[in-house]
Parts: sequence; C-alpha cells; structure tokens
Amino acid sequence: MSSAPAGTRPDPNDPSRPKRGLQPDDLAARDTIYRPDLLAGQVLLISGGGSGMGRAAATLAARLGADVAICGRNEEKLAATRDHIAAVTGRDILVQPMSIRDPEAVDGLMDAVWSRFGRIDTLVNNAGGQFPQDAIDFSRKGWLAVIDTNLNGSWWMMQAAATRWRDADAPGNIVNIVANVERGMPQAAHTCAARAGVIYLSKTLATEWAPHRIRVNCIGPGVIETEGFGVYPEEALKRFHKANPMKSRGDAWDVAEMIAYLASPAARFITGDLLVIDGGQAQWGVVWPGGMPDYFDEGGAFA
Ligand SMILES: CCCCCCCCC/C=C/C(=O)SCCNC(=O)CCNC(=O)[C@H](O)C(C)(C)COP(=O)(O)OP(=O)(O)OC[C@H]1O[C@@H](n2cnc3c(N)ncnc32)[C@H](O)[C@@H]1OP(=O)(O)O
Ligand SMILES: NC(=O)C1=CN([C@@H]2O[C@H](COP(=O)(O)OP(=O)(O)OC[C@H]3O[C@@H](n4cnc5c(N)ncnc54)[C@H](OP(=O)(O)O)[C@@H]3O)[C@@H](O)[C@H]2O)C=CC1
Repeated sequence: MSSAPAGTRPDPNDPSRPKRGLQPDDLAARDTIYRPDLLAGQVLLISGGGSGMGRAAATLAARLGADVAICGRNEEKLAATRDHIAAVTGRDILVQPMSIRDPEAVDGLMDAVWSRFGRIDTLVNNAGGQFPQDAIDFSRKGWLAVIDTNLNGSWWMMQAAATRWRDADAPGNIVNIVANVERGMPQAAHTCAARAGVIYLSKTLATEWAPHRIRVNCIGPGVIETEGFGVYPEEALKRFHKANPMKSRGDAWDVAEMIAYLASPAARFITGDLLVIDGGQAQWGVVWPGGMPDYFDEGGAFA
C-alpha cells in the first residue's frame, strides 16, 4: 500500500469506522494493582484528560483518592469525563477548556488549579497529537501545529508549574507522555522531532530542577489503542500491532497504571528517565501510520 497522499484525511468521527479505545464504563470496572487510597491527599493535573490515556489516568487517579484537574480544547469531552468520574468515585474534578499552545491560557489553568486545590503534586503532560504524512509534503502550518502542541505546549505547562512550585517552596513532579522515537518515526517526523525535544528537555530539567525538588520523567508509549487512532487510515491501522514482537496493542489503562506509579511515593527516587511501554517495539520495528510505501512493502510481504 502506498502512503496516504497529502490531503486525504480520515474523518475521526466517521460513524462507519469501528469505535476504538476504552470507554468510561471500562475505566470504572478495570482492576488496579494499587491500594484504594494510594493517591489520597494528592492533586494531579492531567492535560488531554477528556479522552484516551488522559481520561484513563484521570479516572484511575480519582479512584485512588486524588483530587484531579483536566484540560483540553473540547468542553463537551471534559464535561462528560467530569460527570462520569463523579458518578464512579463521587469526586468533583476540575475541568478547564483551553489550549496548551496558549501560554496565557496555561497560566490561567495553573492559577485555577492552585486556587481550587491549593497545590499540584503531579503534572501529567499528555495532551498532544499529530497526523500521518510523508515529511517531504508537510505544510508549514501542519509542521507548526504539531511542534507548537507537542513541544511548545508541553514546555509552557512545565515552566508554569515549576515557577509556582519554586515560589511556594513546594516539591513537584512532572510526567510527560512522549512516544517511541529512538528508531525514528517515518510518516510522523514532526512528532518525532517534538517528542525527542521533550525527552531531552526533561533530562535537562531533571538536573536543573533537582535543587527545587522537582522530578521530571517521560513515558514512551508504543501502539496504544485509543480513540486517537481515528486520525489514521483503516488500512494502516490493520498493521499497527505488527510494530512490536508481542504483535498486540496496549490500552489506555496500561499507561494510566504507569502514570499512577510515577505519581506515587514508590517513584520518589526516579528522575530524568524515560519509561517505555511498547510491547518491545523499540527493538523491533517501526509503525507506518499513513500506510507502508510500496518501496518497503515488496508486494505485500509485510502485510
Ligand atoms: C506518536 C505516534 C506517532 C505516529 C506513529 C505511530 C502511531 C502509533 C499509534 C498512535 C499514536 C497517537 O498519537 S494516537 C493519538 C492521536 N491523537 C491526535 O492526534 C489528536 C490530536 N491531534 C490533533 O489535534 C492534530 O493532529 C494536530 C495537528 C496536532 C492539531 O490539529 P489542529 O487542527 O488543532 O491544528 P491547526 O493549528 O488547526 O493546524 C492544522 C493543520 O495541520 C495540518 N494537518 C492536520 N491534519 C492533517 C492531515 N491528516 N494531513 C495533512 N495535514 C494535516 C494541516 O496543515 C492543517 O491545516 P489546514 O490544512 O488549514 O486544516
Ligand atoms: N495512542 C498511542 O498509541 C500513542 C499516543 N501518544 C500520545 O499520547 C497522548 C494521548 O493520546 P491518546 O490518548 O492516544 O489520544 P487522544 O487523541 O484521545 O488524546 C489527545 C488529547 O490531547 C488533547 N489535546 C490535543 N491538542 C490539545 C491542545 N492544543 N490543548 C489541550 N489539549 C489538547 C485532546 O483533547 P481536545 O481534542 O479536547 O483538545 C485529547 O484529549 C498524545 O500526546 C498522543 O500523541 C504517543 C504515542 C502513542
């Protein structure tokens, strides 16, 4: 299969496509390995908490006793998540519609969380995304959209959280959701550049901010089935699991449990690290999120 030509964009809301990702009822029912009060007294701010991994992490954190704040651009998704978490846990989470690309909106978000909960213990930078395209065809606007979201947006959030921790003389903890970049990411070069930037930014900040008692780590998910898969063509999705030797996809709960671990006291001595959750993808293969080009496909040998 050739990669999708520039301009053909799958509609993530196409009703004829299968519904993907864990639904709210799944998140309420899934077992957790953690004790029920693991995060009691803690405050977690999770960006992109209205869907996918962010919603799973928000639900798990609330189930483990944390106060939770989530943000994203789509108010409806945020409100639905708030209502569901309230029904499942009785906890009233804070939701704030905003874009992480806007540094003023990021400041407003941080102020809102401090004002409501009086602290932030863990910031989870999960909001982000990209679209599949051969790099040679990137438009300027498309390149900027991905870099501005995944790299700049993550940075605005980290800096805004850290200045408040420093000013309050409070410890802090940052978890950045990145991606599996070490072998490169064909058809996702923009996000590969942005995520690699976040990984090395995080390693640097972990050292610079250690005197402020701020830890900074990244999680690198491989292929994790979420509703975010809607930006990829159906044909390409058929092969996603072949990018790892386990020949399978993770789900949002797998990542949520890793986030809860990094938010817990068990992770107090971990900083500057990249925790990978990818079924072995890092030492195995690459994903072709737009469809494998004929040059590599050799008549369907890899199909
Ligand atoms: C990590 C795993 C890696 C991929 C490789 C591995 C896959 C493994 C599994 C999956 C990993 C996932 O991350 S799944 C999760 C994915 N979730 C998401 O990606 C959701 C969030 N994504 C987005 O919101 C968008 O993709 C993103 C571009 C980042 C932001 O979009 P916005 O509409 O807000 O941005 P705008 O500023 O309006 O600019 C949009 C411009 O982007 C370009 N653009 C947008 N979609 C385009 C498309 N399909 N083809 C060409 N170009 C496109 C055009 O130039 C658009 O301009 P116009 O022409 O004027 O419109
Ligand atoms: N699923 C996977 O296999 C992998 C995913 N990732 C990354 O993990 C993260 C979560 O993805 P996933 O759960 O799969 O997919 P989703 O598409 O469900 O999650 C992305 C979230 O980011 C939010 N978001 C996007 N742009 C902005 C913005 N400018 N400001 C605020 N919020 C924003 C979206 O909310 P809204 O639309 O309301 O703004 C959405 O809730 C993303 O960064 C993704 O790229 C990385 C590797 C693999």
